[in-house]
Amino acid sequence: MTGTANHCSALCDTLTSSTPTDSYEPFRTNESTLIIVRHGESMWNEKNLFTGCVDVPLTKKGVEEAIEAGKRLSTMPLDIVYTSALVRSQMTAMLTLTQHCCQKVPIIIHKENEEAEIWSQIYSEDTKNQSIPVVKAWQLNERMYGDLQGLNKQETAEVFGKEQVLRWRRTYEVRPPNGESLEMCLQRAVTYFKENIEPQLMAGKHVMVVAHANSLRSIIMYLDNLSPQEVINLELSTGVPMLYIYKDGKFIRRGSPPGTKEAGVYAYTWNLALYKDLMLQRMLTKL
Ligand SMILES: O=C(O)[C@H](O)COP(=O)(O)O
Repeated sequence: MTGTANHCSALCDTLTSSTPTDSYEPFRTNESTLIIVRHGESMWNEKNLFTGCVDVPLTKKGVEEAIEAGKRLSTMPLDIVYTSALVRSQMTAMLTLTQHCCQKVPIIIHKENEEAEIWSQIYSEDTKNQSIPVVKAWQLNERMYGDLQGLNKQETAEVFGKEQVLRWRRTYEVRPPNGESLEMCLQRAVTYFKENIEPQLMAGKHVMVVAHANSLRSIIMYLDNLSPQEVINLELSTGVPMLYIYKDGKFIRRGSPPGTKEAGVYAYTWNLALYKDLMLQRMLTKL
């Protein structure tokens, strides 16, 4: 590992480790970061097909989007990652983490059954400390689009009418034929978030959630306290990270970290700005 990577890794460890002795005390506040990312473009996004819970991979563009997202997030503190059970979100998470300054190894946690858990054990504390756990959760899957899955969205609008398709795609309570409404998706996704992810943030852990357009729309409804009317207009781009700060039990939306090629408007908190500057300084002095 090069000098810079060593430094970065050590710095990142102290910032995201739970040891009270880490020497970057300013960062150990009651402030946790929550990063939310919709997966990069999938092969059915490219074909404009209703995807839902059909398990399709990223396109080449989706891979590039995931890597660009990683560059935007490379100096953000990170302790644990959550994805859905679908490969497009897992591919996005793994590719994003290839760009992280800590260069820790993302490891997908297997607890499907007792044997899977035993067979995937790591028997080195040092190696464990050099990894970031990635938790798969089907509850974060895309909303199930029922009889629309595999149909072309444009053709479906020509058959059923634009308004009807918009109601299926964007309203809170309307179900697509034999599919999930956003409300039904919210029930599973937000329940999982509250029971599994929010406790991590409360414990001071920095979390990234990589999921899907509608499962994330439902989570953002919760984070931003949006009404069923307001959520209609909520659209998420593929591969663009959004940052929230979790502090005193509240979520504060902070915008999207700027891309490597754009200034962008991004309201770093004082701690995050310090963290970023310090990591960049250390990296530059070691080049
Ligand atoms: O499942 C899909 O088709 C997309 O991921 C999201 O589709 P939507 O933007 O039509 O809800």
